[in-house]
Amino acid sequence: MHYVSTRGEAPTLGFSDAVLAGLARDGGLYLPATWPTFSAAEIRAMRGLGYADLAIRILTPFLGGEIKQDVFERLVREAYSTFRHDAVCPLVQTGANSFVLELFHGPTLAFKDVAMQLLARLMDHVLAERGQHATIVGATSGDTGGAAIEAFAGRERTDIFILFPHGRVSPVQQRQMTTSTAANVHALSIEGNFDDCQGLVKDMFNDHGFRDRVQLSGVNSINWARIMAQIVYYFSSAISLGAPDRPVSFTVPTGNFGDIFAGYAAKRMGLPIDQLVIATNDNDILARTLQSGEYRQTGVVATTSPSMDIQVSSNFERLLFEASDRDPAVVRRYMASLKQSGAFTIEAKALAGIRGEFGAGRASMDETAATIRTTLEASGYLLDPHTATAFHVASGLPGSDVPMVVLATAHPAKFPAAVNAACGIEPALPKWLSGLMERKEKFTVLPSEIKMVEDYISRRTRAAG
Ligand SMILES: Cc1ncc(COP(=O)(O)O)c(C=O)c1O
Ligand SMILES: N[C@@H](CCOP(=O)(O)O)C(=O)O
Repeated sequence: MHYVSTRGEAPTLGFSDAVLAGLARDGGLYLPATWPTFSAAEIRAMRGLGYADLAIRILTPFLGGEIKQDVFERLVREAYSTFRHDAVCPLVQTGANSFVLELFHGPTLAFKDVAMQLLARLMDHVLAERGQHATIVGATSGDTGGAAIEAFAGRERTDIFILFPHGRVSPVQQRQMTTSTAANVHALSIEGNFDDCQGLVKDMFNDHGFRDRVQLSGVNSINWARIMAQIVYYFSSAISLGAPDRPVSFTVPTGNFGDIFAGYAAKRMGLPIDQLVIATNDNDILARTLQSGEYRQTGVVATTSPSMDIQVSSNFERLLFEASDRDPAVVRRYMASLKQSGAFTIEAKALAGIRGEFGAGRASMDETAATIRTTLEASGYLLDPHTATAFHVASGLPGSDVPMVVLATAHPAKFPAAVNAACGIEPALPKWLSGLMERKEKFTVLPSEIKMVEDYISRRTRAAG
């Protein structure tokens, strides 16, 4: 198995190098050169497997034999033993034909743990085998940062620097990033929004001198292994609802387009997915793009679902590559136009292809709050604001016999103020996190300036050559 860049001007890599690379050297994102596929009979044979066994079955083809099978199996089992639910990602029925896929039973209460727990172990293994050290950078609107810090804290071979937007994450999210006592963890509060943080991370990758000097790696969903690990829960939930003999639909709260792209990948691999529905908050660039065919950046607005306050949706580039028959020249044209004028128009054939695969809708803050309240009243289920955006969008779709699964991407206790304002209940953190808000914080505030951030990192990483 080899990995190719969406922009076609970076070296083709094997699995381990793609995992360490993060962003490709041409600014593109890595994708498998071909999609591994499973036949209906092979998917049927997955019924009854536990989550870790299913993950091993689905992910092994992506490794291209680069990681010994017994080692990979151990890493997967270790990763999912950190989850506090036996099913790892349980499915909960909330209506006649509607389900919520709970992805928040990991250490930091968000879906990011599903991939990050595995990614940290994979990176550690590859670095140890090579005798290397890496500097990890990540941009976060709140959840990726906490999950990454939890997964990488104390690891000998990595230093991790997480950039989060100053004053724009929830207090729980902030504490999850700023209270680690591990020496290899650095939380940077950037004077800007998430898109600024993500822009800084991409600029660092595109500064090849810096990149090579500090041996830069990334843990955002630009890293293929993040998407790869998220494919598994589409299979686990669809299989438990009757796949491959029955199609299943998914509505996904979306920001950086990583989670829903994993659903698209699952479909390419043979999973019978009927609808894949993008749900956004007021930062609705993706819903607008599907409607108009024009991807146009506007300013980010702060909402009650802050982790989705994103207008530069990284993984959409992976979809553009797919929808353009994997022609990197087309992707390069789109990205050049985006850089120059903040917009590009998707070619008619590609747009038709995207519209054929995806639906899209948005939820305002009022609609999100109302959804939290009415869902609680109707079914006793407490949604977090991100999941509520998807619930709202799913409930507005025409009725169908196909089961609809809404991805529950965060635990409501990560956003107690928004949940309380919506329904009068302030969800408590689980017992094992109960001291979090009293712990001492440690973080550095920096302006959104590449040179200052690079300088800060250069002076602290142990990877500098
Ligand atoms: C709680 C939560 N829900 C949804 C999303 C959107 O996921 P993605 O960026 O993969 O589209 C994020 C982060 O982006 C998140 O943290
Ligand atoms: N919502 C995310 C934003 C970063 O997304 P990623 O999936 O690309 O890491 C967050 O919580 O940080």
